[in-house]
Amino acid sequence: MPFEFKRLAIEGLVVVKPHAFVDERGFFMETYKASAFQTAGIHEIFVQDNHSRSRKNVIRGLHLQKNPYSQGKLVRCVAGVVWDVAVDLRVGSPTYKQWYGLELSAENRLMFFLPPGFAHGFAVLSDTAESVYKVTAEYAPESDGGIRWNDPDIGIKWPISEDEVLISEKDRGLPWLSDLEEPYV
Ligand SMILES: Cc1cn([C@H]2C[C@H](O)[C@@H](COP(=O)(O)OP(=O)(O)O[C@H]3O[C@@H](C)C(=O)[C@@H](O)[C@H]3O)O2)c(=O)[nH]c1=O
Repeated sequence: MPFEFKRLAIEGLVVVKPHAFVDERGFFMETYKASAFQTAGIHEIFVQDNHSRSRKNVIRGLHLQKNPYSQGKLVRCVAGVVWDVAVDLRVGSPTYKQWYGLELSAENRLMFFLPPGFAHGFAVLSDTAESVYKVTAEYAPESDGGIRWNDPDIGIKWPISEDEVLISEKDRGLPWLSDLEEPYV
């Protein structure tokens, strides 16, 4: 099997470990294969690929697009180390507001799948890091949204202290969950 799929307690979240063929040249691995993901119950179709580089202590997030442009994401880190997090914002979900975070790195080669309805973010733990991810809906700026990274209502335990965090102006101004007039998804 080219991939191991580990389903998490928050329904829909999956940690994917690709099989790397290592030899004296380096390694080769498949990072996505429709048939294997279908067999594992991940039926989403990916329509856009993204790549970002960030400095140490950057936090990007928490982001999600509103329905009907809500995005599932398959995230990995191809350089450095990030701590990646998904927050369940699916109204009516038994795990609503719960979050799960894990380290993704060029070393561990893990991938994190989050279905539509989750807010996503990550913190950069290495000097620089590059994240690459596939998404199931194209970028729709008018549907772009998010929640403040340190929303106490969610209570994410970020591995970076608050005074060191580098964050965009846009992300600093994202709303608190309790201020939303209507849910994103
Ligand atoms: C996300 C995105 C941004 N852009 C543009 C808009 C803007 O000018 C510039 C930077 O955008 P942002 O500041 O929103 O980039 P960034 O903060 O990296 O946004 C990303 O964060 C992570 C956590 C996610 O989960 C992604 O879905 C995405 O929201 O890139 C696109 O053209 N296409 C895209 O798909």
